[in-house]
Amino acid sequence: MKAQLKLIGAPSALLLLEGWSAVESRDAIHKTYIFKNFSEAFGFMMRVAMQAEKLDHHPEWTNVYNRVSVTLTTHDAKGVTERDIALASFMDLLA
Ligand SMILES: C[C@H](O)[C@H](O)[C@H]1CNC2=NC(N)=NC(=O)C2=N1
Repeated sequence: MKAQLKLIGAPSALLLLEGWSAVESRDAIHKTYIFKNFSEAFGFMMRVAMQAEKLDHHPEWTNVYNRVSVTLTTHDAKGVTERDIALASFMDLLA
């Protein structure tokens, strides 16, 4: 297993992040971002999508108008890893 794929788990990850919460049904973290309007929300998603491709790490997310709801977990590790923290930090910087 690659070092970067070491399981960290939601409780430890949440100590490093602001505004995220644990998903109840599995080892994953969740956050809802609210923007001024759809353009701001979708612009955020486009920039995150480019970074997700770069990291080869992809969010589970939905968008309704100005709201972007994100769940992060590492499917290959069946839980929260450093990759999720990296992507969450990137999103928090942009938002
Ligand atoms: C084959 C490909 O690299 C893998 O499926 C990547 C793609 N994006 C991914 N995204 C997430 N969130 N978890 C993964 O385990 C994952 N694996």
